[in-house]
Formats: sequence, C-alpha cells, structure tokens
Amino acid sequence: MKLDRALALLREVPDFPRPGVVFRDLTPLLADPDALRAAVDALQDTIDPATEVVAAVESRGFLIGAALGYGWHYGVVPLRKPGKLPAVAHRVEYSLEYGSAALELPAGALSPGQHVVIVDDVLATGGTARAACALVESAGAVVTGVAVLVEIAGLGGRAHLSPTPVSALRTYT
Ligand SMILES: O=P(O)(O)OC[C@H]1O[C@H](OP(=O)(O)OP(=O)(O)O)[C@H](O)[C@@H]1O
Ligand SMILES: Nc1ncnc2[nH]cnc12
Repeated sequence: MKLDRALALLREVPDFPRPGVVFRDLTPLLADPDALRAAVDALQDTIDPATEVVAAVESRGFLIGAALGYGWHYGVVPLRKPGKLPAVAHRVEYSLEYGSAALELPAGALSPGQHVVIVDDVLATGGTARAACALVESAGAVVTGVAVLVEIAGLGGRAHLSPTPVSALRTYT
C-alpha cells in the first residue's frame, strides 16, 4: 500500500538536535514523489470537511500545508517565526521538545468565523500546535483540528490540545 511505503521512509535520528531526543526526520518521505502524494492525500482524508484554510507552521509545516492547500483548494496562512512578517496580528511564545520559540500570525490573514486546520510535520509536546491554535483563535477563527504526519505520543501533545481533534498518520510511543 502506498501510504505504508511512504511511512516506511520516515527516518529516526538519535540524539538530534540534543542528546536524548529521537528526531523523526521526514526528509526521505518528502523527497519521494509517490510518498509525498500518498501522505498528503491521507492527511486530507482526516480533515474536517468544514475547513476552509490551512494554517501551516514554519518551517516544516509549510511543506505539508502548501501541498494540502494546492491539492485540495484551501487557502494557506503561514504561522511564522519572529522577525519574518512585515505586519503581525498576534504573537505567542511557547516551549517545544527541545527548546523555546515563538510564532506570529500575519495581519489580515484570517477572518472571524473562518474554519482553520493547523498543519505540521510532527506533534511532540504539543507546545507548537497549542501556540498555533491560540494564534488562529486570536483572530476569531475556529480551529477544526490539528493534522500532522507524525505524533510522538509519549510526549503528551494530544492531551495538551484536548478537546481539539488531532489526526496523525504515524504514531510513535
Ligand atoms: O510538539 P512540539 O514539542 O512543540 O514540537 C513540534 C514542533 O517541532 C518542530 O519544529 P521546529 O521548531 O524544530 O522548527 P522547524 O520546522 O523550523 O525545524 C516540528 O516541525 C513542530 O513544529
Ligand atoms: N522528536 C522530534 N522529531 C522531529 N521533530 C520534532 N519536533 C519536536 N520534537 C521532534
């Protein structure tokens, strides 16, 4: 099956970017045209049909989010790391599995009541996805779910996001 083959391409890199972290590297999957298509199509199947916009998390989330937007006719809004946007509507700071960071929402990108799915490659602690949800909600938009290719379940991200629905194509303990 195409999706199984795609997910078999995920690479595990121990001790990156810090000792003790098992890094889930999607590079081989993204580099394979059939695997990329199978993964994006499978992720689309998990998305709430009310969704109008993909909010894609910088930077690996941009790759998946833009493919989903183009393939399935969603608008794409980039949630960016600081210092990149000329006009910022809102900023949220957060911590993630191996550090801390912030995300910003571009001014004027979302309207109240729009239905938005958060898209990223990996869900670990959920800090990043929670910040993304807060940004979307700061604009009065509605989060329909968080969709990722890989979930590291042992880090509790899904529980941190509850009751927001989370979909993942591959879950590691
Ligand atoms: O669930 P969390 O613990 O918050 O971790 C998940 C986040 O970590 C990675 O991003 P990273 O900040 O490393 O940025 P990158 O995409 O620019 O590599 C990944 O792409 C997710 O956005
Ligand atoms: N273990 C991990 N692998 C890849 N990306 C991540 N982002 C946060 N934790 C990660």
